[in-house]
Amino acid sequence: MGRSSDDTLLKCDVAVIGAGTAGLVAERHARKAGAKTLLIDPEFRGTTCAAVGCMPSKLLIAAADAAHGITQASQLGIDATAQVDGPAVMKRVQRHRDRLVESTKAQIRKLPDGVCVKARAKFSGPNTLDLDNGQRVHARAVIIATGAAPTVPDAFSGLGDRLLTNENVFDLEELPTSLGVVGAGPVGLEIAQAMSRLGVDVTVVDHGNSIAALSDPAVANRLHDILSDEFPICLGVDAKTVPAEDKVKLSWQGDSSGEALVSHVFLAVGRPANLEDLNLAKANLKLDDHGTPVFDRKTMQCGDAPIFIAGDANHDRPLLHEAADEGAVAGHNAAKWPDVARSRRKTPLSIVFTRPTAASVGKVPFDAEADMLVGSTDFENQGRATIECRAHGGIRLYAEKGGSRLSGAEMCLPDAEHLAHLLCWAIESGMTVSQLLDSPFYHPTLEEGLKPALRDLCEALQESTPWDRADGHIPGC
Ligand SMILES: Cc1cc2nc3c(=O)[nH]c(=O)nc-3n(C[C@H](O)[C@H](O)[C@H](O)COP(=O)(O)OP(=O)(O)OC[C@H]3O[C@@H](n4cnc5c(N)ncnc54)[C@H](O)[C@@H]3O)c2cc1C
Ligand SMILES: NC(=O)c1ccc[n+]([C@@H]2O[C@H](COP(=O)([O-])OP(=O)(O)OC[C@H]3O[C@@H](n4cnc5c(N)ncnc54)[C@H](O)[C@@H]3O)[C@@H](O)[C@H]2O)c1
Repeated sequence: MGRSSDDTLLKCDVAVIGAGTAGLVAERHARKAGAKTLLIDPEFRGTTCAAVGCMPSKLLIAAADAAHGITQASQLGIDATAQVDGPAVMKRVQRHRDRLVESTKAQIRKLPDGVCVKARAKFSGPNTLDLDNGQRVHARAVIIATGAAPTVPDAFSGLGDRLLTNENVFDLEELPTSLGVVGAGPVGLEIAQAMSRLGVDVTVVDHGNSIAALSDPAVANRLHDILSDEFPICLGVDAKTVPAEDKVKLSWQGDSSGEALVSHVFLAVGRPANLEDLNLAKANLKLDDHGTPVFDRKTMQCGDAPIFIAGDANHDRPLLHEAADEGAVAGHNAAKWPDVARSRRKTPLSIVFTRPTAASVGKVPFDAEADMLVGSTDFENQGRATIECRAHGGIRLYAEKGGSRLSGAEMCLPDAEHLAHLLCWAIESGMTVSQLLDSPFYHPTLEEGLKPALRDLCEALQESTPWDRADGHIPGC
């Protein structure tokens, strides 16, 4: 690391702002490409994913799955009652979360001396940063990897510790008695269903008309119907919260109206990128309508500046695997700047861990029938799902008109994460719909449930199915 005669000035090849998943990967790749690096973060808290995101939410869902399994057991002739010990559930969430956070922090401690700088950074020029500890940084290239944070509109402030977001919900010592969830996106729905299955009285409200960030209304409506059997989800409504003694009154108006007295409100109305405090004006970058630097998705470079942006900070695909890949590309290219390389972006894949699980793969149209050819099937009678008392949901497959390859899929069905991966890999390898249909399917599996949708799409594409394969319902299945 270069230190100038001015002790407050740090010099490096690549300065990375933010030590989350994208930033940590970016720093590693920049160093691997030969750069002297600085990694700047005010907290080094061990990533959003481990501390307040993917992992603690899945820990809560794991407990909810266990409780739900017991309540469903009577359908299989097993007599059992679920006794949820809220404090024990939360202690387990926290124990495993803390272990994950600690292992990330241990990796950070192993970074070479002088790489980590504990401070908040903002631009003072395209190559210079001011840090809130009084130091300044001069870098050949800068990577913005500042992530995103939950927004709290004014209308919901003033609730004190009755207001929860993903930043504090996993720190609760006990489960709430009742929960109003504002926002039916991935964050809101995962928490809503987990809490509901753990015995919390949950009400969800959203001002939009879709849920779980699904694009195809047919899939979103299906998921809405299924989840509404477990807890109310009021869409197309404006929500208000007012403190009411030791509770909160949540009221909503619009496509429906109502109110609920809840012990806590969980706010999940979106996670804007952490860009506001970066003084981007000094970086001379072109910004889009949302104030995000315009960048190239294949190089992560912002215009032709020596500045790169990765992870939730660019709000493009705010998912963990994308943050990691974008970090790698940004790190490599920042080190090699101005000699930047173009990467191949992967097929989009997103999974929301509700039950049934929702997933989107590849190109998913907003208006399916108008834009693309569709093949669909539902899972209400799917063999394996029925055996296991979880026959819910359905799948829609998409192909370009005049094409033969699978382009995308959207679904809500049991364990959709696995089918979503298979379909994503099929799209990546350019498989046609009939090649997929002609692949082996074991019996009795959830994968078999895909066959009617593939057949349906083959018909829409006017592709004949192979003569030497069973052409539909297999007797006995
Ligand atoms: C509840 C929840 C559940 C999720 N579940 C999933 C899931 O199941 N699967 C999935 O793929 N994705 C999931 N996500 C999304 C996933 O967590 C994010 O996409 C990912 O963690 C983003 O990583 P990042 O590196 O961009 O940001 P972060 O990990 O948030 O890192 C950003 C860093 O920048 C630092 N920073 C901010 N401003 C400055 C500044 N001015 N100077 C210096 N440092 C700064 C912050 O301190 C932070 O350390 C979930 C998110 C949430 C909230
Ligand atoms: N399983 C996963 O992979 C997973 C899980 C959680 C989060 N994430 C990531 O985090 C990102 C953020 O998720 P999110 O759910 O916080 O945001 P989101 O933007 O996806 O959803 C926010 C929801 O809140 C609603 N909303 C906005 N303002 C509102 C208001 N004032 N009143 C009522 N409703 C309002 C919107 O209509 C929308 O449905 C996602 O895009 C996803 O990439 C992923």
